Amino acid sequence: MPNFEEDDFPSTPGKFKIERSHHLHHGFGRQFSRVFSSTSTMLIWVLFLIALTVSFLSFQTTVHTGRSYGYLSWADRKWEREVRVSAQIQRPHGMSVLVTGAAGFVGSHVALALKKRGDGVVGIDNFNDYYDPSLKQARKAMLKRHGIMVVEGDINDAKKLNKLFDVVVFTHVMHLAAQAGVRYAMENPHSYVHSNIAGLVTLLEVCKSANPQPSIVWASSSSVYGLNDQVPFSESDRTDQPASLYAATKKAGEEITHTYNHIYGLSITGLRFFTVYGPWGRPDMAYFSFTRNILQGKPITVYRGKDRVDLARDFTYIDDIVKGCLGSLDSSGKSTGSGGRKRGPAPYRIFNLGNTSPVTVPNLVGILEKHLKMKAKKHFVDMPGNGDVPFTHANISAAQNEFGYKPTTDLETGLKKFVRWYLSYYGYHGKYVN
Ligand SMILES: O=C(O)[C@H]1O[C@H](OP(=O)(O)OP(=O)(O)OC[C@H]2O[C@@H](n3ccc(=O)[nH]c3=O)[C@H](O)[C@@H]2O)[C@H](O)[C@@H](O)[C@H]1O
Repeated sequence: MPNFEEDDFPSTPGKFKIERSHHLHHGFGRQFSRVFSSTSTMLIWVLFLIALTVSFLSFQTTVHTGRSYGYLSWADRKWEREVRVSAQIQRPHGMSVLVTGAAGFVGSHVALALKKRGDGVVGIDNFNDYYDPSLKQARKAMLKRHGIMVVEGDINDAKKLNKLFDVVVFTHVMHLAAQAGVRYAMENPHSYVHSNIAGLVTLLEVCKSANPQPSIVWASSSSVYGLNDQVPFSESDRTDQPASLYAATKKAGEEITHTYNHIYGLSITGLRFFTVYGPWGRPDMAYFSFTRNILQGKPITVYRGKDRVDLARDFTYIDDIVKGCLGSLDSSGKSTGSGGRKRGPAPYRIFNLGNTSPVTVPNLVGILEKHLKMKAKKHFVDMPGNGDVPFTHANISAAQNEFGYKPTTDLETGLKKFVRWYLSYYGYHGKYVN
C-alpha cells in the first residue's frame, strides 16, 4: 500500500494547517526575540524561517502527491497500475466510472454490472462500521475477483479523490457513498452531515475541477417525500417536509447538486431509491434483521402507524435498481464545464426508482416466514417518532419515459433470492447465524 492509503485527513478542511502554522510562528518568534535585539536582524531571520517553512511544506506536498517533481515510489506505481487496469474500458463507446460506496450494497451490485458489460470501474469506500465491515470486505473481495479495485478512502478526502482523477479520466461518477438509515440519524446526526453533505460537496468540488468533467449520477432517497400524502409519489410533489435528518440531508443533496449543475455545468442525475433490498444487502434494514432474528428464534419488532394501520413500503429489488442506475448513466448527457468553468447548460434530472406496488410490513414478514419455513415472534409496537413515514409508493413514469426503467421483480420473488443468498452466505445449517 502506498502512503496516502493510510493518510489521516482533516474532516474540517484547513483546520490542521492553520493550527500548525500558528504554532510554528509563535513558538519560534518568542525564542528569537530573546536572542536578537535588533529589529532588522530579527526581521531577516523571520523571513528566512518563513521561506524555510514554505519550502519544507511544499516538499512534503510533493512527496505525498508524487506529482510536482516526478517523484513516484514503486508502491505508488503499482497502485496506479492497478487503478488503471481496473478502469480499463473493454467495449466500444464504454465508460470509465468511479463508483463511490463500492463496498456497499447498491455500490457493489452496480460496480459489478458495469464491469460485466465492459465498462471500466474503480471503487472507493471508507469501510466504516455502521454495520459489520466484514460484509463490506467480502463484497470488496467479490469485486476483486471480477477485476474491480476498491480503494479504501473517504469522500471527504479531496487529496485521494484528486489522485484518482489524476490517474484515470473518469467519464462518469456513480455516487453511492452515504450514511444510510432513517432511524440511526437520531443516534449519530453528525455522521449524516459528514457523509451526505460535507462528503458530497468535496466530491462535487473535485468533479467540477476535473478536466473533462464527469457526468454524475447519485443516490437520493424516497425519504425526501417525508410527510407528502399525494399517492403515488411523483418527482414534482412536495419535498420540503422531511421527517428525518437522513431525509433532510438527501434533500439538501438535491439542492447542492443543483447549484453545481447551475454554476459549473456538471451533468447531474439524482435517483430517489425506494427501500432497496436483495442479496448482499444491508444488515440494518428490516428485511435483513427480521431474517436474522427469525432464524435465531428471537422476537422482531413490527412498527404500526396511527390507529394501528400497517406501515407499507414500495420495496424495490436490487436488480431493478441496478438497471435504473445503468439506464441513468447511459442517458446522463455530458457535463459542459472545463477548468472549473461552465461552458453551457447541462442536464439536471431527478427520478424515482421504485417498484410501484407497496407491501405492508406484516406481509413482508409473512413472505419471510414462508421462505424460511419458520414462524416469527412478532411484537407489534406503535411507530416511534424517530423519522419513519407511514408508507411510500413510487410513480416511475419519468424514469420509464427517459430510459425505459421497468421493475420486474415482486417482493415474493426478490425475498426468495435474498433468503437463498443469506442462508448460503452465513453458512446456515440450523445452527447459530451471525
Ligand atoms: O427508501 C429509502 O430511501 C430508505 O429506505 C430504507 O429505509 P426504510 O424504508 O425505513 O427501510 P427499513 O429500515 O428496512 O424499514 C422498512 C419498514 O420496516 C419497518 N420496521 C423497521 C425496523 C423494525 O425493527 N421494525 C419495523 O417494523 C419500518 O418502520 C419500515 O416501515 C433505507 O434503510 C434507507 O437508508 C433509505 O434508503
